[in-house]
Amino acid sequence: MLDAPLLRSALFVPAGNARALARAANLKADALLFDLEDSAAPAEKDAARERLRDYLRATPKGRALRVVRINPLQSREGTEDLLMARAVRADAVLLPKVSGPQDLEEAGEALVQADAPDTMRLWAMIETPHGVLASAAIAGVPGRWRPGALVLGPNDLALSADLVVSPGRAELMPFLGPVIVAGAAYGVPVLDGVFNDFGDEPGFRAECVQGRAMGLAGKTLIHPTQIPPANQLFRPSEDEMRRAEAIRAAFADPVYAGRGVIRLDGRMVERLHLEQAERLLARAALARQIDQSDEESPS
Ligand SMILES: CC(C)(COP(=O)(O)OP(=O)(O)OC[C@H]1O[C@@H](n2cnc3c(N)ncnc32)[C@H](O)[C@@H]1OP(=O)(O)O)[C@@H](O)C(=O)NCCC(=O)NCCSC(=O)C[C@H](O)C(=O)O
Ligand SMILES: [Mg+2]
Repeated sequence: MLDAPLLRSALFVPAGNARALARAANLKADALLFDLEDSAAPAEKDAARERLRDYLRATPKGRALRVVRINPLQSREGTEDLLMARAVRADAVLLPKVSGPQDLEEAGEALVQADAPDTMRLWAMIETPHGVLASAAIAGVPGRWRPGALVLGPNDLALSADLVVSPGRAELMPFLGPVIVAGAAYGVPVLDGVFNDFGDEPGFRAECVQGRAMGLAGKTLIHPTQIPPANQLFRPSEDEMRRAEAIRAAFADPVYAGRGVIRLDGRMVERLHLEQAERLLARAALARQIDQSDEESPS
C-alpha cells in the first residue's frame, strides 16, 4: 500500500457547526471528513450543505484530503450532497452504510453524469452487517470506483447487531475482521472507527495501538485533541525503525549476499521481512516529512 496517501488521522467535521468548520482549516489531520449525515439533524441538512459549500469554496486547501460524507444516495439530500461535493472538487465522497458494490457503481455513475474530475474518488463506510458480509466485493470493485478507503462504523454496527461493546472491543471483532481482510486482499486502506469517549485519552491511545497492530491505516476521529496521538501512533515507532534499519543493513552486508534467511539478534529474518522493513521505512520517511512541515507551518 505504498502508493496510498498517509491516512493516520481522519477527523469528522460536522458541517452544520460553523465554529468547527472555522477550526478545521488549521488542523494537522491527514484527512478532513466533512459530515452531512449523522451530525446534521434532518431539518438542518440543507443549511449544513450550503454552509459547507461556501466554506470549501472560500477556504484554501491545506495538505489534508477533503472528503465529504453524504447522506444515503437514495435520498434527495444524498443526491444534492454528491453534486455539491463534485462542484467544490472534493478529493472524495464518503458513502454511508454501503451494503454492496452496487452502491459504489451507482454513486460512480452519478459522478460521471455530473462530469466529475478524474481525480475524484469514492470511499465506503462499512457499518451494517450486510456491508460486512459484502466487504470483499466492495473492496474489489473494478476500475475507477474501487474505494479509496473503507471506513469502519462501530456505532452503527453496534446498533444494528445489538452489541454491548466493552474496552478492547472483543464484541466487535467478528465484524471488523472481514473488512480488514477485504482491504488487505485488494490493497484498499481500512480506517478504524471513532472512539466516542473523547475525554479518555489513555483509552483512545490503546485503541489506536490496537488498530495499528490489526493493520488499519489510521483512525477516524471526532475531536481535534485526537489528532496528535493518532498521527503519532499510526506512524512507525523509533524501535520499529531501528529494527527495520538493522534488517536492511544485514541483507546489504556482502556476507549475507544471496541468502534467503539469516539470523539477526537471535531471530529468524527472511527476505519478506526485508520487504516489510523497506515499506515501514518508506512510510516513516513520509510521516516525518509531513510532521516536520506541519511543525513549521502556523496552526
Ligand atoms: C463531540 C462534540 C459534539 C463535542 O463538541 P464540543 O463540546 O463543542 O467540544 P469542545 O468544546 O471541546 O470543542 C473545542 C473546540 O473545538 C472545536 N471542535 C470540536 N469538535 C470538532 C471537530 N470534530 N472538528 C472541528 N472542530 C471541532 C469546537 O468547535 C471548539 O471550537 P471553538 O468553539 O472555536 O473553541 C464535537 O467534537 C463534534 O461535533 N464532533 C464531531 C461529531 C461528528 O461529526 N459526528 C459524526 C461522525 S462520527 C460517526 O458518524 C460514527 C459512525 O458513522 C459510526 O457508525 O460509528
Ligand atoms: Mg454511522
